Amino acid sequence: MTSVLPAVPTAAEDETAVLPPVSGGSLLESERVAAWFGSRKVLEDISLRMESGQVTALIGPSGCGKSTFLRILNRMHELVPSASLAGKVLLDGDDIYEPERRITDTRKRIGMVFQKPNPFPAMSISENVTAGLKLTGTRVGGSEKRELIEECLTKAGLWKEVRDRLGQPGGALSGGQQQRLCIARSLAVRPDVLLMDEPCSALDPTSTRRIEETIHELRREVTIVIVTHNMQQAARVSQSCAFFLAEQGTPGVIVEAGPTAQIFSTPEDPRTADYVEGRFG
Ligand SMILES: Nc1ncnc2c1ncn2[C@@H]1O[C@H](COP(=O)(O)OP(=O)(O)OP(=O)(O)O)[C@@H](O)[C@H]1O
Repeated sequence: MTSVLPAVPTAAEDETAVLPPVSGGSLLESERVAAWFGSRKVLEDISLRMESGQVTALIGPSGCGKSTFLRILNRMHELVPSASLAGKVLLDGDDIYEPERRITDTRKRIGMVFQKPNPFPAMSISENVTAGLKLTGTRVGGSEKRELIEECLTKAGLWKEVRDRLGQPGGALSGGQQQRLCIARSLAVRPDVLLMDEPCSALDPTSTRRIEETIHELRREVTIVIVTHNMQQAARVSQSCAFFLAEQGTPGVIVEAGPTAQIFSTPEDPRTADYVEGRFG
């Protein structure tokens, strides 16, 4: 079978040619994860390794449980009153659902960027970057704070655009800039993993490209898991891919997971081929 996206080099292909090896981030693993809303089971038997230094893309049709799985990975699923789950989520081998683990510790290590950019609109750009520190109880002094703000905005690919107006409100930035500000805010607590739920779906193509470049750089220090409906984006930014599917009212399962190049060019399951070639979903 030939690739559906011959014109788009995958990140995995780019990588070997241009960039040195990477080692950042932590290993995140799910083991036999299942999830329910009330009595309705929406995920079944989800086992997936999300390697450090890599971007893992979660792909699949609407409603197959990708966002639910992502929210399980940083303990947000349990915020829904009717929600329950089974299985394990291991961060460098430790179960994030162990009773003695504090949720705030987990959220500090596993950050999340949402579909719609959600900066604090009235807070300044600087305050937005450091907002997460207060929530996690991290104290940072004056000059250290300024360095952290510059570092995080640089990593998020926004520093050059905002360095002369750090006191202006975050809400005054463009949508793409706001999303990069949210990425900077996530980075300020120095997470090991960054979860991204369709981070570009509200953005124009130029802003989308800019975020993709940022993702490409960031994976050198954080493990990234991204939900995307955009197959070209999955091919561009990820090194690994997991294809989720919920068939005819059954819970979502992973049909196939593996290196992105393989999922797009030589998938093992015909349903994966049908999906990545745009025949359904
Ligand atoms: N808060 C909730 N309460 C009840 N059911 C929910 C809730 N959130 C999601 N679901 C259901 O769980 C299933 C999985 O939803 P989820 O949003 O995880 O899928 P998805 O693959 O991310 O979809 P999309 O690509 O459209 O965002 C769906 O059937 C959905 O209706």
